[in-house]
Amino acid sequence: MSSPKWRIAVGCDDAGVGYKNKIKADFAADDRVASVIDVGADDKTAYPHIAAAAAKLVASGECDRALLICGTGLGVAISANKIKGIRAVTAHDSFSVERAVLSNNAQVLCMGERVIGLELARRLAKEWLGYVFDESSPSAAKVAAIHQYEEGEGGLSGQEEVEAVLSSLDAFIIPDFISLPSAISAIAAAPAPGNKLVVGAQDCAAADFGAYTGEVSPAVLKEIGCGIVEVGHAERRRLFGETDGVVRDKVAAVVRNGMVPLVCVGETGEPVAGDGVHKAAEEVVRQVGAVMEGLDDGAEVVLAYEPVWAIGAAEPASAEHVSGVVRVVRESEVVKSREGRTRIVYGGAAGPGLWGRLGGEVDGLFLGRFAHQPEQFVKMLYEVVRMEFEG
Ligand SMILES: O=C[C@H](O)COP(=O)(O)O
Repeated sequence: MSSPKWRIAVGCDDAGVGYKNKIKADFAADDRVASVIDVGADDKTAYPHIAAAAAKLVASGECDRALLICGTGLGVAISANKIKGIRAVTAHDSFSVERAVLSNNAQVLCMGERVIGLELARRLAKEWLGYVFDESSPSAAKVAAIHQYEEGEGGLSGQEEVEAVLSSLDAFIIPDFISLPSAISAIAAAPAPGNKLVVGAQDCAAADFGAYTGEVSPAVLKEIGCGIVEVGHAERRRLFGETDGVVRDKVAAVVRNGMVPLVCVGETGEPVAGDGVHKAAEEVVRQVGAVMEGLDDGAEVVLAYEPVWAIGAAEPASAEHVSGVVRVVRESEVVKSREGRTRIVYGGAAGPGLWGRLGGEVDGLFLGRFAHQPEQFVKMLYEVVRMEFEG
């Protein structure tokens, strides 16, 4: 890897002018330095303004790093750290300078002219240029955690606002049947907004009562507190031979029992180059039409669009594909003519980062593997929340 050429901002208050000028000259003569911007032109300016000006150059990307000098190196560090995205440290020894970069990815080094000798300060500044943070090191996750705290987990201005937006989201979990009662109790006992999480089932019988050994009645699911029931997942269709007709009857059973059906639909073939969106949309609209026959026009439904080839895959379908198919489904007569609320969510390797790429065409995500990892699940909730705030 070739060594970076640093663009460096330097600054000081009136207590640090001598060291700053010496080190600035050292930088100018060092071929690891591409440019030096001196923000401390007026040595009467109080240190917070100097530090903030240099830190802003780093935060904006105009500079890669900043070196700040005041009497102790403390005030400038405190001030620079007030700028979002900045990690500024005060360091007066070799080891701390090294770790500031390699462990903490600090972009701003601060020193005190009243604390160390000039030659040591110059040597440390020189060493500092030689360290490059390794994004693949174990330290990267810890630096990312610092960033997350700074962002308030989602770039939002306060916990109350986060909770307000989370409260406005509809989120559901659909565990296996055995776990349902304990999941329902745990969520009911959780503090708000966690207690708003809807719990649902992964399947149900088409009949409420009767001799259907092994089946789970939708009436029982309702009784224990389920709010949503998934029907027609690709695996139910493929492994258990469920046809559109079976799915239609189960949808009707879910609605009859006062719950929301989460109806899985998606093209079954391999991804098609060229005309993929058109072909997929045609198949999905047909599936939707078939199951809608069992659905009261005013009933709420959530359609989970999952291209079968994307389920369990390494990557989700492209944003273009998802948006294209969802748009056609939304505009189809069978959906457009409904009175009941119809939302379309996307599933199939849906994970962090996808929400932002989908460009607002879908109403939500239907998570598989990523929902098994609590921290990933929370991360995705915050992605949605952040977009609510930032539009
Ligand atoms: O039920 C979940 C979906 O089929 C998607 O699973 P996945 O996100 O692991 O691909």
